[in-house]
Amino acid sequence: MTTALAPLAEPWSPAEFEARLRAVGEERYHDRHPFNLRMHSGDLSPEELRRWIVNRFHYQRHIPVKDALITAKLDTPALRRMWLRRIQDHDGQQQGEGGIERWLRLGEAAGLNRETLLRADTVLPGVRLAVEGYVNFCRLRPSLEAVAASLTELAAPDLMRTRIDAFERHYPWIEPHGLAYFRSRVSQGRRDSREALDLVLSWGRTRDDQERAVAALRFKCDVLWSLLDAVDRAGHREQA
Ligand SMILES: O=C(O)c1cc(C(=O)O)c2c(n1)C(=O)C(=O)c1cc(C(=O)O)[nH]c1-2
Repeated sequence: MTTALAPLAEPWSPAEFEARLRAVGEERYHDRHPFNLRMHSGDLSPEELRRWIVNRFHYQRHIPVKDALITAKLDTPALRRMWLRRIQDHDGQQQGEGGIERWLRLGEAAGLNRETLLRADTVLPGVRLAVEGYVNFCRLRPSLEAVAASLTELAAPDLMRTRIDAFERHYPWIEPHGLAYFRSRVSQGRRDSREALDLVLSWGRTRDDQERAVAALRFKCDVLWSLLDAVDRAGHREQA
């Protein structure tokens, strides 16, 4: 007896593939999370905002680690150069520069000292798991999926602008120079997501590849959502 194999699904056109990737961000990006909505409407207490800064720093400091894991999977000098620039954006060319340093200054502008952020002993368990999930995903999955996971950044520049406005309007106790991190990410995020989108569109040729790329992006949205769930819930626990 012969078993009929299901016919392979046709690949989506590049335009449809791109539309499906963008739709994931529109439906599931963390800008819709209740904690982010409260942040934008000015409802967070200083304590809640500081808790977010400390926990979100844990994500931040692992971004160059996952980018190093991705770089190791890329097989041409041009691709590695492109991805290495992301590590340099975060780690800087020398001490005192780069995105991680700017995030530490955001913490200081909000009244936290940098040792508290660097010690990481108040990072919530759910945040540790979410961040480790993302780093391990990039360690273990092929480059197509690891790069596709970074495409949450398609939506990040708009979120940065909303966040800058919200901080200026509602949280004037945070010194304005602390917002430099978000300002730098508007153009970096736009460039990074454009480059990553071009790679994913050119690598994702079969329907199977395309579906795995979309699933990777959904997973990444879940990582960011879980991180905020943990930060949000820590407040309920304190009130209980
Ligand atoms: O604060 C945010 O809402 C936010 C979100 C994201 C994101 O969408 O993954 C990133 C960043 N910030 C960010 O600052 C950043 O450097 C970054 C790198 C990446 C990535 O997956 O490669 N996402 C993000």
